[in-house]
Amino acid sequence: MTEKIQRILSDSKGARWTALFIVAFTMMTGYFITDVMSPLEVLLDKPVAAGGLGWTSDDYGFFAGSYGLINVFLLMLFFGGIILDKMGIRFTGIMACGLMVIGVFIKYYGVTGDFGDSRFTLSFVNFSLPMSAAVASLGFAIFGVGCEICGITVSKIITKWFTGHELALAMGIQVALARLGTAGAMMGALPFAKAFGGKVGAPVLLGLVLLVIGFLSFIVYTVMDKKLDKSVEEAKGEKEFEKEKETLDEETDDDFHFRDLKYIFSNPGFWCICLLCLLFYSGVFPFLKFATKLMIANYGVSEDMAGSIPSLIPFGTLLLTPLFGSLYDRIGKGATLMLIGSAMLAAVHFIFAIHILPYGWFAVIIMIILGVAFSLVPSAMWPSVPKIIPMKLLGSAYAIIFYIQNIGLALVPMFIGKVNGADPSYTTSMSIFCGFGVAAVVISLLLIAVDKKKHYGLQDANIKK
Ligand SMILES: C[C@H](N)C(=O)N[C@@H](CCCCN)C(=O)O
Repeated sequence: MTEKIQRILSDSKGARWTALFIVAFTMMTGYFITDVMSPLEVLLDKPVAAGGLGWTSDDYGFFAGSYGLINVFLLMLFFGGIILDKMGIRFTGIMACGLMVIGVFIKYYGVTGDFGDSRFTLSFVNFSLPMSAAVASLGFAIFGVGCEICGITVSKIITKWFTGHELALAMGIQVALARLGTAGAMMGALPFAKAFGGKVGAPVLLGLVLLVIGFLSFIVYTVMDKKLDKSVEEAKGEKEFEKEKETLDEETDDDFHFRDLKYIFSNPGFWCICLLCLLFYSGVFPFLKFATKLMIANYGVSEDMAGSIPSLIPFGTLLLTPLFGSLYDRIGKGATLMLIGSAMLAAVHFIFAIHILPYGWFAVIIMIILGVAFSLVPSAMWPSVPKIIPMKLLGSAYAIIFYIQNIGLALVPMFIGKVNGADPSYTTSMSIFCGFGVAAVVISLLLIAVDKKKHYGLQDANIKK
């Protein structure tokens, strides 16, 4: 048995963890860019004459939501999943990294180019943006396609290497490293911009450089991926081994058929996870985009410190996501972890909405609780997908989940930007975020019931003893 187990590369602990850290680094650089502009709203809305870009909160909301625009309206994420299952990990990953780099390049041009007073206007829908916001949004939307496709590719990579091993821990560590990227952006972007004379372009350029390094590290990963496939092929030659590693063998890309997608679409557990993902993430990522200004407006935090408080959310998740992932691996109870996380999300936003204790220290406590919620749900949700969906459809399944999630990531910030313009007290926007939390609780309960009925094993441990 031991002899057989060592026949494929992913059975080597060193190899699979090396693969994980390489691709997690690529994702981390993507996450840095995703949030690098979040703490900069205070610079963006300054008039052009004062060194800002003259964006309104509505313009900023549009920009923040543009991340998901192409993914959602051009169905790019949906196609990305199919490309992943059809063309394989290496091709898709490189394509995704390339898109990210192109997108950030355009975004950088958007925030540094001299556009004067020119505006981008679509008069038939009464839509108008400063040209800088329009160009930056275009770049961010292209980047969003790359980043999301890279996300599903990395999920499939982790499943490929870690199935039957420490799957949830590995996914937890990947997410934790991604959060390090978010935290770095939230904490560092504003001071970095100020160090360069308040120039918004400086942290974006830093992100671009990091992203190129992330791209190079993905290219290094493709070498490992080739080696893993080769070792699987060699092992396949031995009959008795073939059966044992059935799950990994299914990864061969020729096995994907469009007709199999109906297996995904007719799966109730899958739909529960999709909805939960949409609701939960709509209550977190879009909130992060506005949290810095919320700290200044409602908790009296200074401009320089304001980005540090929301950055506690990703920082908190650094340790907790792998911890909860490892708990799920060993003890199970994945669906319960999701329920608890959703309930915490609802409670936190309720507290923000009712404005009690408007002090910085209290905001810190609430952010830490949100950080725990933001560890619980992802650490259990993502490793639960392979329990519901077979490996050969996993790329498409993650893509559909990300697709539905992107509807929230695109529309919620745009909507919240408008809401904050109309109600700067944040009561309305935080009540909306609280509503997402409550709905996530309902879906988590439904998921527990469906799991009981269909025996997906969401409450079971991942590590096979
Ligand atoms: C933004 C992206 N679509 C997303 O949801 N990312 C997740 C991590 C997904 C990892 C799946 N193995 C996140 O929590 O950041």
